[in-house]
Amino acid sequence: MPLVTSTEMFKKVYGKCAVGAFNVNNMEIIQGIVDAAKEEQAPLILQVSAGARKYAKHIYLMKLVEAAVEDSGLSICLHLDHGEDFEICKSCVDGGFTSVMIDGSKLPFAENIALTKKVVEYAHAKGVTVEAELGRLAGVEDDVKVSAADSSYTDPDQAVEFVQKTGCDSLAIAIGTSHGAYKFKGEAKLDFARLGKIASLLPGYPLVLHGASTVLPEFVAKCNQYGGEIKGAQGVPEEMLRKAGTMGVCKINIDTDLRLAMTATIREHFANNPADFDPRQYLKPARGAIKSMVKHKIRNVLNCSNQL
Ligand SMILES: O=C(CO)COP(=O)(O)O
Ligand SMILES: O=C[C@H](O)COP(=O)(O)O
Ligand SMILES: [Zn+2]
Ligand SMILES: [Zn+2]
Repeated sequence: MPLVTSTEMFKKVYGKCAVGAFNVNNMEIIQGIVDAAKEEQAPLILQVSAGARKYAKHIYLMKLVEAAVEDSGLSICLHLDHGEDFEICKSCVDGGFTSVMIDGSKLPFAENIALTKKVVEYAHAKGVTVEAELGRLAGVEDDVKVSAADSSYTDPDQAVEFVQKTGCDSLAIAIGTSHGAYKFKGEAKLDFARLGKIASLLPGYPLVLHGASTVLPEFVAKCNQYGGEIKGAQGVPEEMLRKAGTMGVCKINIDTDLRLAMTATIREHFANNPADFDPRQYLKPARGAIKSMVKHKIRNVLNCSNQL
């Protein structure tokens, strides 16, 4: 079973539920996620950011994901998260990824279209799908910090024009989510009316939600209980993600919840086992925590169990 694109996954789930797109940086993270998806028989997207590629190297992540496909028998889509220019997208297309994101969201509209179109032409010629982004999320993306004032929600009419002119296969939209662990100051709010409008103007077209971690309170509490200092963290409530999955959002991006699950578990392990120094002693429970967290998401939030 080779790596697959996201096309069939999105067709299958459209309007019913969403596929989880999980950020991966090392073997334990990949194994935890893949074990969960296998037990749930769920479609799966593993995504690699530019930072992850720098940290672990393209070839290591690529081979680990190929190994996961072979070992699990699952269909997995390997996706570049937030490609910022043509070159990184080309390098991932040439290097065996089955999907890439070109994130031209900080560019003026016409330039975002031109860049996205160029990536679409290159990727489609090689059978690779392309996600693009229109509108700006607040929060932290790699080293780029977007303030709430500089963020702007996706304009529905522009979204239609953008998709028509670029031919991109899916579109990440800004409706109030943001990257990282600090998404809302007061009450969590997403602009569902805007999402509904975009989905009605682009019927059947896959939309993507970035910054969609719930920032699970149990992991934040555990980090803090065992020496962490994560104050005021807040994510997207699970019921909002469930709702988005029925409204045309086909891909829900999750990174922060993986980071928190892993860190909370390792902090707890060291607090309770201060003499341990074999990495397997703390990476094994960390991998297990990722697995059960991802199973919970697939089953109860993404609702995409048994959607292969
Ligand atoms: O959107 C993301 C990756 O592209 C991750 O979002 P979170 O920070 O909410 O996990
Ligand atoms: O959108 C950002 C993802 O959470 C990836 O984060 P990173 O760029 O630090 O790897
Ligand atoms: Zn972006
Ligand atoms: Zn993102």
